[in-house]
Amino acid sequence: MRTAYSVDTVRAAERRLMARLPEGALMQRAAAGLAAACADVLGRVYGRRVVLLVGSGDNGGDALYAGARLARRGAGVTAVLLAPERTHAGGLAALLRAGGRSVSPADAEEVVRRADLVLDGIVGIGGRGGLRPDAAALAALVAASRAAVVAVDLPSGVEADTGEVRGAAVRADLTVTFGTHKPGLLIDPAREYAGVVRLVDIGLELPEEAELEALQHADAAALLPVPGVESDKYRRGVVGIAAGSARYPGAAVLAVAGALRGGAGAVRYVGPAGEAVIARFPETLVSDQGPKQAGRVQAWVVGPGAGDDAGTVAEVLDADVPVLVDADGLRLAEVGAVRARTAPTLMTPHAGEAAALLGVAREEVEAGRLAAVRELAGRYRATVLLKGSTTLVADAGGGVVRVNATGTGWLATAGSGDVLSGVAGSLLAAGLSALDAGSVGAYLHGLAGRFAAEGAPVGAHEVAGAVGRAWRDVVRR
Ligand SMILES: NC(=O)C1=CN([C@@H]2O[C@H](COP(=O)(O)OP(=O)(O)OC[C@H]3O[C@@H](n4cnc5c(N)ncnc54)[C@H](O)[C@@H]3O)[C@@H](O)[C@H]2O)[C@@H](O)CC1
Ligand SMILES: [K+]
Repeated sequence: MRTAYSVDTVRAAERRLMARLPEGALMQRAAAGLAAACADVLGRVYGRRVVLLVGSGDNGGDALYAGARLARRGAGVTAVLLAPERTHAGGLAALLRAGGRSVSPADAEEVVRRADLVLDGIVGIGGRGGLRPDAAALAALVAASRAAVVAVDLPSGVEADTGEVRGAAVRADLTVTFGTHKPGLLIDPAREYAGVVRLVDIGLELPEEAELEALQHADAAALLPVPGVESDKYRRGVVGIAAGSARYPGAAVLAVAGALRGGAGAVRYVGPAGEAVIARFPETLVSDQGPKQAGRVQAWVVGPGAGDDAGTVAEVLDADVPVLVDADGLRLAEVGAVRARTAPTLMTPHAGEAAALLGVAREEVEAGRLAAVRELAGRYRATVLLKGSTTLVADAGGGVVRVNATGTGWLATAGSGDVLSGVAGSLLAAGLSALDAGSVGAYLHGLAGRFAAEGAPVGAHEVAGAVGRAWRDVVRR
């Protein structure tokens, strides 16, 4: 599991550790890891031109000590001091002793233009709000330079706890972060600014529960339902798909396509697209009755292509089994009906749908994804999966939020969400919690998208077809 902790938690862990260590030991650990990462980027250190952008806090201190290490190995190191009188004194002295030099921001343009590597030590976890104008001007110079850019702890200008980016921020090729990932490094838009993220262990002892966690292959493999010798199709779980309409039969077919690959033992379909479903997937149990008459299921998926069929949505929400609500179903679901449910509910909006539910602009959701997913989960008292380049899954009661980054931009294609609803609904029927079903579903779906696309446009039915390959990839490694 990859985990991320908030700034408050990191600071508390740092305080506990610093109390036991000699003064400055933590910063030396950070600087050593940072210098090693920079040396890897440079390939050869001797004779290379390194520029440090140094703010007035400890983030600048890290940059200065790392710069001193690179200077001792023969790099030409120049520090641009944003606030000379408030620069980390020990770090600056170390750099000067090692043969480095410092300049004022007025000279920044000239030195950045000639740099092979720029270290962004403007601001780290102490940053508040968008970059101040003098710092923003440095970020603009970095954007115009051809140098490799390494961010210290975080790209300056991104919000560590939320992944928001308010105004100018440094775009890095590599971010070297200390002790733990910060939430912003895993959530867009900030994640995009971070480039590749390298974690340097500085010995922090962190609490059991993180703010954010990202499944890795082994975590997903441990959660995937595997049939035992005693299993039959009913014990593996039956997932009901109440989707599609005369106008949108394809949504039903795609949701069923996902559900057949998501681990349930059988897929039951109710709705007006039965013929289309059975023609494509003869193994589906098709019913022309409403959800209540359709026979027992262990979980429902409702909403993909539902059009205006509020009655079916209400009927499904009334069922005493886990329910996944997607697409049109999100609009049609009464808040009160969702809140009143006792079995788990998993809602799966994309940013536009989430914005409509929250009554805000889509941009607001995209800029503050973590806040949006938590807010929705609280309002509906449901688990919410907010789709996007970094998909977030949050439970209503607070607690850890899951983030998934297996996806690819090629998944932004019509019908892709219908497939995800089928996969995740199937996992719900197989007995996973809403948080697990949502995050494992997103994990498989993202991976399937990559496999199906292989760098080219892809149709949603092909993504469904690649879920099996994603599953095998997850369990084999
Ligand atoms: N505390 C520790 O034990 C360790 C801290 N480390 C480093 O220390 C950093 C945190 O240091 P600090 O707490 O001094 O904070 P920072 O250095 O991250 O930032 C604080 C400084 O940035 C300025 N600033 C804040 N918001 C700004 C904005 N929007 N625009 C421009 N300037 C802004 C403030 O005036 C302040 O001087 C970490 O990110 C990490 O790089 C590492 O050395 C590891 C150990
Ligand atoms: K930084």
